[in-house]
Amino acid sequence: MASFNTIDDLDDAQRVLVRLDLNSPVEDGEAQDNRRFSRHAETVGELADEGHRVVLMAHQGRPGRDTFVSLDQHAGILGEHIDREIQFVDDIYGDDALDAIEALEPGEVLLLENTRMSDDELPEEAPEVKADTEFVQTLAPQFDAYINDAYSAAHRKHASLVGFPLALPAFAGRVMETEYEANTAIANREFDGQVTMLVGGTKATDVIGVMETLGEKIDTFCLGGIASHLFLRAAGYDVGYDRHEDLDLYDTQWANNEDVIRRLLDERRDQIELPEGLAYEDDGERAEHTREQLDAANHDYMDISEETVEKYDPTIRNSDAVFLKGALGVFEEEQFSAGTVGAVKAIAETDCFSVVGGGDTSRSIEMYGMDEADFGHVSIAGGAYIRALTGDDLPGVELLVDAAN
Ligand SMILES: Nc1ncnc2c1ncn2[C@@H]1O[C@H](COP(=O)(O)OP(=O)(O)O)[C@@H](O)[C@H]1O
Ligand SMILES: O=C(OP(=O)(O)O)[C@H](O)COP(=O)(O)O
Repeated sequence: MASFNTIDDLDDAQRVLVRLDLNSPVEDGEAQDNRRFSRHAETVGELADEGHRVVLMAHQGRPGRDTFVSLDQHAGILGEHIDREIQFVDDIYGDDALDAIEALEPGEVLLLENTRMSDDELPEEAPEVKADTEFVQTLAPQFDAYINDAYSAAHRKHASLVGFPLALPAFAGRVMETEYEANTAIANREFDGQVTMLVGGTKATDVIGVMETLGEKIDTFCLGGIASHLFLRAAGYDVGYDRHEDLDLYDTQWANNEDVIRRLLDERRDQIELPEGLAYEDDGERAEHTREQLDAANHDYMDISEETVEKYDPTIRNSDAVFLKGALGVFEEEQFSAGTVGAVKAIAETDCFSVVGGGDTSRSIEMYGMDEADFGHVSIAGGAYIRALTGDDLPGVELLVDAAN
């Protein structure tokens, strides 16, 4: 088990810069409460109770997406979880942010604006490059310590995650500690029988990128979400193409993953279950197409078909371990929830070890009245947890370990 310093190792009355992952679903412009807030509340509440001056950084969405919004609402939601006011400043490292940081009293908490609104945050670059940005160079001198609590973003080499550990003494928050321990223990565990992974969601690149490595430990991949559309495209079906100019869901991910998808279909075809058909909206009602009927130019496909749900069900129920990363459909809309809810219910009812991961996907448990206790581990991390399953290091974690040595 890697060792890093934690908030137990902090000196008294520090000025601390804390990276959280508050990346949340956004509906009609409103950030939705989810377990990322309740989990990070433990770290933030503890730091404030200890009398540190606490400044929080987090990201929301990706530039160009409708989830790319300000963090002003996040301050209120997090504040309710710790029953304490969280101040917000709509600035990251400009004068307004520096003034607000300077004015903080012991035990007070301030949230900075969405880190991805700074050009220095993205793209992914080496820690040394990120540490040299104006973002890190301006903020770091305002603090005594940097705390990374964002395990679920630790697979990204962004300035707020990999730049600050080179510029400040670096520590792990409570969520970082518990997620790291749980996910590393799971990655090291051997399972005797059938091991199944359900792969869905919108971030196909994160899941397809690790499928080749995971193919050694996973017996069957059941595909849904955007990844399944790209695999169906590779298999010659008419799906997996962008049809909205403003939403790049498919074509870039296709370009980045086509080779791996074709290789997986070639070399691991017997391990991969693809949808028999997909569901779309027709006059407000759910309608379905078989693979042969798919028609990408005229329809958005929002869920796997009922026949696919029935096909995946026995695979799940005959498993000794099941991993879910990414929803199999747009479960937030009831008419497209059959794929995700069918899979999650089958996991809950099966006597198997299970992990449900992802900030969005894990919400399906509460939304559809299931009990978290019926799952082995519900992770607030998606991409980071499946990367951890491969045994690869996460850059954000690696830097905490380096800092401790
Ligand atoms: N066919 C689809 N079309 C559009 N969105 C989809 C589709 N299938 C699943 N999704 C969406 O994927 C989201 C989860 O994606 P992702 O961010 O990759 O996973 P997580 O945040 O759980 O790690 C869900 O909110 C769901 O609405
Ligand atoms: O929500 C996240 O990851 P997840 O969707 O894999 O759980 C993290 O906040 C990372 O966000 P990103 O995938 O936009 O870099």
